[in-house]
Amino acid sequence: MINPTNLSSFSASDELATGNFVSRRLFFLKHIQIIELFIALFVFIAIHSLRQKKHHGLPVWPVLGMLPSLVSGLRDNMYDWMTDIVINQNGTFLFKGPSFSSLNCVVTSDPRNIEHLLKTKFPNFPKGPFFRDTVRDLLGNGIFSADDETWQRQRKTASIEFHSAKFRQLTTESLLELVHSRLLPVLENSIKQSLTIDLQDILLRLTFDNVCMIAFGVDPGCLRPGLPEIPFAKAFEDATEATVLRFVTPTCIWKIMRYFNLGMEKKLKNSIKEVDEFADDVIRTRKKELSLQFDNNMSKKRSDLLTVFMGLKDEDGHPFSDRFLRDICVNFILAGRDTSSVALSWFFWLLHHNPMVEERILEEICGIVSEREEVKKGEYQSVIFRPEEIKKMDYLQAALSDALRLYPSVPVDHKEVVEDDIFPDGTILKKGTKVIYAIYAMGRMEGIWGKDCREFKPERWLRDGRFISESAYKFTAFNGGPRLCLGKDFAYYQMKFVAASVIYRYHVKVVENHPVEPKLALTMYMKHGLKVILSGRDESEIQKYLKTN
Ligand code: HEM
Repeated sequence: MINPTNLSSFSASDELATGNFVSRRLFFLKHIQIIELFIALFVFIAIHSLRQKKHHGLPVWPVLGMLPSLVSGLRDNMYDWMTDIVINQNGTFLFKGPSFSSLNCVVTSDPRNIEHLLKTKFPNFPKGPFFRDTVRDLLGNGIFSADDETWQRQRKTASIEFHSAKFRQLTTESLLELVHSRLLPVLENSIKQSLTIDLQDILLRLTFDNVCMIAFGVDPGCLRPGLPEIPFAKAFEDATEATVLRFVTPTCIWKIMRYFNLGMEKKLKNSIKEVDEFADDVIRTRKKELSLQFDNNMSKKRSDLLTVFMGLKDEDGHPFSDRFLRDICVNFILAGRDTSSVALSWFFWLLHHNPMVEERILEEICGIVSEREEVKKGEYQSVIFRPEEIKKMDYLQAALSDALRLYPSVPVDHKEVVEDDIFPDGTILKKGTKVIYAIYAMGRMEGIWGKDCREFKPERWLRDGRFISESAYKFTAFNGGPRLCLGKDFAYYQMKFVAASVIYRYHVKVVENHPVEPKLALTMYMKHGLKVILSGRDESEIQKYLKTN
């Protein structure tokens, strides 16, 4: 028998359960609708964003802009990623960063636009306040970051100095000393001990020592036997790395970090302090030395940049401040410390894959030295190349230029628009726009270099066996216009001298399966260095080419 109380209680709970079930269903349905709505919205946004790819080169997402594509591009070779986009967009595209960032910019690899910004409308495209603000702590008012009169004054003085006979003598003598008393012994030692070496690291040490001799007139000794860690060199490297990080960090964040002395900003502050202490010490010592020279009327004068700028006055007739002298030297070290060494690293890597080019370089070198008396007598090893011999090495210069075309030491560079402008290709530029010129991409564009643009082919630089240079707006590795690299001639001399001295004596073989890819930095380093094994060149190889001449 059914108890009515039970019945009523049964139906009450049943009702409650049914009610719960219905409200749960409603609740669920509501959520399903919301989820469906979100999915539909997402699909709509995704389709809309992806459709923008056709027009803008990359999908444009709400709020994030093109950031997701940039992040995925950063995972692989960022420069190849950028190359594909500019090629698809006929040379120029507008990168839309997230709405909360300062990443919006125009990216171009069109030589007409490059000429417009580097030469025709040069005053309208300075480095700009964003760049200066980001690098100020390390570079101060030095040539690399300055614009207008501050830049012009340094450029003029340094340019006169770079073209003076005394300076040329300093650069050639210091390089000769470094190559013959440091580089070649280090390489020879690696053969004796059957060592694998990181050629990029060794070349970086060489050019750091060299540029410090040119800028400060002091030798830090990075390439001394045992390859010691030099605190100043380490501090300089840390300071540049931390400064580069600022470019990919929102400005307000790194400024807060700097204020509270946190993370990378703490590292930057400490390393700049060490760089400054080194610079202060050199400046103080040099001042003493110069005053002693003046007292003793000594005739032997130094010709490094620091000494030259110490002898000059500013526009008010006062000697330059110690801070300004420090800025000048630090900027030159930055400009010349790693550009030639990374170029040489890519060059040796390309040679490893193109033995025919190496043969032709060797043939050229042997042809040039075969006129020497000691070579005629069979003394090959003692050859020290003379400046006039280096000058004659056209094929080597062509090979280095083609390496720089494919792997420019400065893969991308940047400017800021002062007044509204229009590029020759029709791109509209608003005041304050950042412009990135993609130098790496330019070397890989069929429209600029022809169908074989991705091949390493020194012959493209030769006419009747002589090296012919290209327009700076087509081959932009050394920049162009009024801000053309000041060290270009010296860099070629340096690279040719080092390459010839090594190739004449050694085979350079890259270690099997050594991964080679560019690192994301201001300069195009090899991310994992360049691990190589050297072996001495057989005399018969030299003989072969000497006999034919
Ligand atoms: C393969 C070697 C080199 C390459 C590819 C190279 C490339 C460049 C590039 C692209 C710039 C323009 C940078 C910019 O304005 O953002 C530049 C500027 C400069 N380079 Fe070089 N460089 C090399 C070697 C050197 C060396 C060895 C020195 C000095 C010892 C040097 C001194 C300078 C200076 C002083 C500037 C600034 C010029 C100015 O703003 O007026 N460079 N270089």
